[in-house]
Amino acid sequence: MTITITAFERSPDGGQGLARDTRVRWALEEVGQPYEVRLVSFTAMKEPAHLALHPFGQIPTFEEGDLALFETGAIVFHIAQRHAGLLPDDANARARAITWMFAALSTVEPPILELGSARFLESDKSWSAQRMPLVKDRVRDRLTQLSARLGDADWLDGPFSAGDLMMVSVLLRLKASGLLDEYPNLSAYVARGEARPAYKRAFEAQLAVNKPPAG
Ligand SMILES: N[C@@H](CCC(=O)N[C@@H](CSCc1ccc([N+](=O)[O-])cc1)C(=O)NCC(=O)O)C(=O)O
Repeated sequence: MTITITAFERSPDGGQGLARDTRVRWALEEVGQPYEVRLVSFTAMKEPAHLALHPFGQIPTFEEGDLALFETGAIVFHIAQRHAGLLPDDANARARAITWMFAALSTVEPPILELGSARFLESDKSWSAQRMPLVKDRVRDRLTQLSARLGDADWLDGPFSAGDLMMVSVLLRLKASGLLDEYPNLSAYVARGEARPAYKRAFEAQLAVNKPPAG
């Protein structure tokens, strides 16, 4: 059955791959599943047809037959459950890989999202300069712990898994901040993720939609 995901008609990042459809594209490419993309405008995302798919009026969504999903973590987990290539067969290794998916979304990403909000939504506030160091240090706390756990390993727990796909995707949001450069092994980890052919195909596909018009 055809898989259809939704993505921004035009992502605010101009195709840097930071919008969350890139994570789903990447997962589908890793398991070799073809997919269609329905592009939605900011207006359409808040209209009944899309809200029926995504109660919060966001992207991405995932449709396959009469199944409709939202929430990137749930979509990637579903893809990894249904197709080989993103989660180990061994039950304990699989459970650990799923743990890293949750860790990426629930422990590492929140301070990174806070940094995004502080930088793009609060910079004009009188207290912004006072708050920024606190926000950055909360990101550094997690990066320090993650860096220590990763050490010089290629991936977080044995072979590449959906846990790494999610963690690399979360860390990619930090590239512009410079914070990742403070952790050479995490920078190298992210670069390994970006070097994967499946990631490159996912990135190029979303760039083709979003690349600013020439000239
Ligand atoms: N928890 C949900 C969050 C989904 C989400 O945040 N979707 C965003 C796009 S990805 C987040 C995002 C947006 C833009 C950039 N960017 O750099 O331009 C990066 C990431 C969205 O639809 N926003 C529109 C809205 O909420 O009205 C998930 O993981 O799927």
